[in-house]
Amino acid sequence: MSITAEARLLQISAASNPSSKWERVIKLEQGVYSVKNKEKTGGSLDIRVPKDQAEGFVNNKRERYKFRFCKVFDQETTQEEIFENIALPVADSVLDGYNGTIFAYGQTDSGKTFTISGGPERYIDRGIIPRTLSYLFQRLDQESNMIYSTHISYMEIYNETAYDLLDSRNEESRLEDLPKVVITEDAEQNVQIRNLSCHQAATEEEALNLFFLGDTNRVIAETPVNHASTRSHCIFTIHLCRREPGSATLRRSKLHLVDLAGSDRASKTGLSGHLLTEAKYINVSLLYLEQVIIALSEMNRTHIPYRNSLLTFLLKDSLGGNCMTTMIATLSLDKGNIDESISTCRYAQRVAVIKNEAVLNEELDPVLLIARLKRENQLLKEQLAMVTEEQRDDKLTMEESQKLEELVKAFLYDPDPDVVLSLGPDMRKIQHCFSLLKVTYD
Ligand SMILES: Nc1ncnc2c1ncn2[C@@H]1O[C@H](COP(=O)(O)OP(=O)(O)OP(=O)(O)O)[C@@H](O)[C@H]1O
Repeated sequence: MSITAEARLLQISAASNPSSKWERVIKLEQGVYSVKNKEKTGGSLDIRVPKDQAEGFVNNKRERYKFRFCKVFDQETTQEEIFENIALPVADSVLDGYNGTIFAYGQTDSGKTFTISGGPERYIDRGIIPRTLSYLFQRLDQESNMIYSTHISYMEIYNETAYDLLDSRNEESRLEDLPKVVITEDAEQNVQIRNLSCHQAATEEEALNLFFLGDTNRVIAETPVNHASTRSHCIFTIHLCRREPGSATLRRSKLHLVDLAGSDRASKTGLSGHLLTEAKYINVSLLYLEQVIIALSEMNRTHIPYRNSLLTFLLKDSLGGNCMTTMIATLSLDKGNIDESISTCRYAQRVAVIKNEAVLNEELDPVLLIARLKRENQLLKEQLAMVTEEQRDDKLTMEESQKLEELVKAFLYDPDPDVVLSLGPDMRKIQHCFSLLKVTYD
């Protein structure tokens, strides 16, 4: 189905943090949808079902549906506004060391891919992925005092099987022939992923190239039977690792940007053959996603059924727990889609009630930690020797003096502010180094 000239698109965000500054009331055409955004109460969407509504299976007895969201974006909203309102706060929290997920849910052709990836024709139509990459690299470049690394992975889940969109064999093989991505859990119940490549991207350009490569591979894999964009879930992940120079504390965080399969496929009746199989898989995975979301919103729930589907298993640490999750529900304003729009809104409202306790992902880099402990150990040994050993009074050899010069040079030019000039308990060496430093600074 393609968008006709009169079709209008509307995007709704059911984000968890209503901080919108703008406030406006828009009466949309057809008198069917009206949108209000208020700074204090957030956004609301009114759907009035016309009495003569014949299409779909909307119950005509009820004529008015009102949904509240953190924000509601009408079809005039630019991609930049969507980025600033939805993705930027999540990107900021990822930079602070928290995990983040943004996913787009909605019926086919309602604008999920447009929102997450962007439109193909104009630069201003860039979606959340390229804008977020650009923002993250800009921020990382500004913080030149931080050491960071970024990695990208891109995966597709089709018929409950996951594939690596960045696998280099993608160009020659069909998606179905590639090794399947396997998701398991370790003893601590952390999700482990096999057969998914994770590529380092040192610059925005490198990261964008990986994004384009994944998208191209997705298109190559499409056949008339497997129109992947509509029938698969796509997960673009940015992995970030940051550390201050000299610090042994690493902050690891990741941002999943998820373009879900068209939700209407799940409810279409009269399908047969492979279409029916696909619909069943989509139906089941979106149903499990919903079940997990509902379970997360219930207080005192001890078991969350993440393992029921690949999607929820993969997003285990990205829906509940240690993550900031934002859902964008996209609606198509075509009159015939009112039933789908209502069902999308209901789904989005259930997602909006999740309250996550986001936890900072800090850990110690074992290599740096060992180096630091060795240094401390050496210092302690030297201090001990200083008070227990006898001092020598013979002259330093030529070799010893040269070695000390090298040590002083290395100390002076090391960018690490915590670097230590370790000389041992020998007072002759300490005095010699002071003389060298005096010469350098005279
Ligand atoms: N906000 C928008 N402004 C302009 N064009 C849009 C907008 N949203 C979507 N479109 C256009 O509508 C068409 C369908 O959008 P898109 O492919 O993003 O839908 P989708 O929900 O991802 O569909 P599918 O489930 O098939 O992947 C595309 O041609 C896209 O460029």
